[in-house]
Amino acid sequence: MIRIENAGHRYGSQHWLFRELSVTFPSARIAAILGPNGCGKTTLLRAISRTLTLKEGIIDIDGHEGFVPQALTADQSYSAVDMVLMGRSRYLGRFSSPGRKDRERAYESIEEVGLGALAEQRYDRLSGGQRQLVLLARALASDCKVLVLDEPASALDIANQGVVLRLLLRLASSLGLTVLFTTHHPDHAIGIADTTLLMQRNGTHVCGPTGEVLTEGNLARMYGVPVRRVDVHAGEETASAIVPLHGLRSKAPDQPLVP
Ligand SMILES: Nc1ncnc2c1ncn2[C@@H]1O[C@H](COP(=O)(O)OP(=O)(O)OP(=O)(O)O)[C@@H](O)[C@H]1O
Repeated sequence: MIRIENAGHRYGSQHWLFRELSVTFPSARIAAILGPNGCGKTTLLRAISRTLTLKEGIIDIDGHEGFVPQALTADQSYSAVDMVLMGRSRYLGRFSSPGRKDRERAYESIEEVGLGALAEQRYDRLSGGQRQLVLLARALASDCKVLVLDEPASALDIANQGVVLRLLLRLASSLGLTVLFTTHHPDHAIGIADTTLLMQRNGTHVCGPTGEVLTEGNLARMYGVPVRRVDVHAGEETASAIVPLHGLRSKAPDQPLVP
């Protein structure tokens, strides 16, 4: 569970990015955060992962948290699996090195994200998407209870986007992890998130069940671009896509978001 109460933040004396933000993301469920560039999504995640102190409010998390940043540079001596092993650091004593169990867990995690064959490659020579998967494996290796990911699919091709979305689903439903991710892909939130938080550039927000929050109207108002939701049925299942009508742009009305 992640409980955010009356959260507010601004950098220095700049405008408040968000204020009076109170939401609870329940345990063993998936939640998504969407919002335009610069509205404060990463700032909120940094507060949740304790790398930033909010100007206002409190954040409570039940259980050890794993944070997956969008990108991370590393010393050229590190291999992919060395990076994943860093996820085990909380299990090591101050002067001890990773043991057999830590290594096994690191290799298992890198296999889970489909990169087993690249485990010994230099991390700084991997592609942007491959590094993103390594950072996810690093969080998995930490055996966290709460997994927080900043745009985990931003550098991934559509096949690997599917790998990550299915993995997140499995982590929540089979292992009971609480998963929270930011995304610019409304389809990803519709596909796997139980709850969605929409953050606006003017500091307001809406949070609720994904199907009720990610409506064509809310998305059009939030981005200022008309959109259509297209549902594709395949047997028992439905895949949804949000199609922005860029070519047919008409200024969307500036109305408050409603769930
Ligand atoms: N350390 C900082 N000092 C000053 N301003 C900052 C700092 N970090 C972020 N900002 C500003 O705060 C705003 C929100 O940034 P943030 O990275 O949280 O947005 P975001 O919603 O994650 O954006 P994006 O979708 O583009 O990743 C931006 O205008 C950014 O320039």
